[in-house]
Amino acid sequence: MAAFPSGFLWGCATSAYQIEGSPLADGAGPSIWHRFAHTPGLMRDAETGDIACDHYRRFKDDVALMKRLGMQAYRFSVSWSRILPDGTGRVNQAGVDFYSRLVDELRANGIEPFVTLYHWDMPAALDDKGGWLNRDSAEWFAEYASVLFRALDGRVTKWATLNEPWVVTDGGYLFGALAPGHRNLFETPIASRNLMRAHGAAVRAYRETGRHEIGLVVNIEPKYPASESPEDLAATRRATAYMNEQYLDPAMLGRCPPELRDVFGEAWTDWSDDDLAAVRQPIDFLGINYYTRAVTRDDPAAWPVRTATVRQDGAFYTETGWEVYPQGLVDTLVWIKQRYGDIPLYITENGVALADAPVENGRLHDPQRIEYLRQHLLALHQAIAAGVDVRGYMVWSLLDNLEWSLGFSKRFGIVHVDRQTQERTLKDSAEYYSRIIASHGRAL
Ligand SMILES: OC[C@@H]1[C@@H](O)[C@H](O)[C@@H](O)c2[nH]c(CCc3ccccc3)c[n+]21
Repeated sequence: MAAFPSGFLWGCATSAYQIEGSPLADGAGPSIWHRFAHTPGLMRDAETGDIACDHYRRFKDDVALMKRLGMQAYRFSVSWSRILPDGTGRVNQAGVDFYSRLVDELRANGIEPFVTLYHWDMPAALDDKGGWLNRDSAEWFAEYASVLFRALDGRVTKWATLNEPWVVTDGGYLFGALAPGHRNLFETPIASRNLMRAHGAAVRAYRETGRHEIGLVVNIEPKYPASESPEDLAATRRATAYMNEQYLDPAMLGRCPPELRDVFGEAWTDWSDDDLAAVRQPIDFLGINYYTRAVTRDDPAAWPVRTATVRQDGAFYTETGWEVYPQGLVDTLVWIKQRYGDIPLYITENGVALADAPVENGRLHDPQRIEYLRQHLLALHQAIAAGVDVRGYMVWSLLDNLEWSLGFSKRFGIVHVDRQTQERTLKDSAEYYSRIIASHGRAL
């Protein structure tokens, strides 16, 4: 296997609410996920992030674990309500200090911090003011981002504004499976627009003082028509516009996909030229989260996109019900370059939830996760060989963690976490990934 480009960044990814625990420690305010998780009936097994992986207290041990694995970068998110308990205004210095210590610990161990400003956990105090439905959310977010830029920029050199605006709106405002749990077609495009306005406002704020790189992280799920029928081709266009183009087109091209008017119907309002200009801020990279593809057919009853994903005979499906399809990563990266140009890319998430074997004698054998990683890294190498400018790869995830409303039932970690003892145990996939990093991809 030829090596990956020199300077290629090998790392792992997590997010604050999924691993930290201690949600209200040291002056932190509640987030919408703290509120959602403590609302009866919304979380599988009534799980919450109150403890999660106890990373808030164990972060030095977890950094030592990353060092042992040879991680070169660590993508994590900052909990907004630790920094600004009320969402705006008063800064909670103890919250800033936690992330400052984490950044210093990473850098002392030769691991580059890669900070996501927003991984879904808006301060509850701002949700009380309308959250992403309030146009002021762009200014709230820029204020929060600026506090972090002042505190950490220079020690942090790679910033991402948002993690997956599609999931925030589809999960949080349309279908209600995620915080803040709304089910409202009319709210969904409003939240989408304000999320992207917030992205633009934070990028503009960064350009005033920032000296390094800032980008956007999106989930991309390539859509393949189930047949060549006009209905399935149109459905595939709608699905592509709704999930894959809805956020990248404004951010990168300064326009919205026309199919969204069809998807949202009377709930759609065109973006103003001012909003389009405010969102289209030059960025230094795109983060791509890739997990699976969707073979797509027309389904008139499947409100509001009117599409369905067709199960593929003979394919392998993960514990989250996603088809394993590494070719989709190649196709996605080539598509990104073709549609948006040669912007540097990072794979900011890729991984798999499996019905893992139990820990035995300090080991956990997960050959299927090794095979998933191997196949997707081969696909990644193929895309790079095809000329796509991919600069790094972050496996999702370092630790088994809180899979949002699915609780701890889905284990994505390359490191097992014992829910009772918090003991970390390397899975075979962690050893495998460590060898990949050490060999610069040659051991694939
Ligand atoms: O589900 C695994 C991870 C989450 O734990 C992360 O917090 C989140 O960033 C994240 N995003 C995705 C991709 C979302 C997605 C996949 C397939 C289809 C639709 C959406 C998978 N994951």
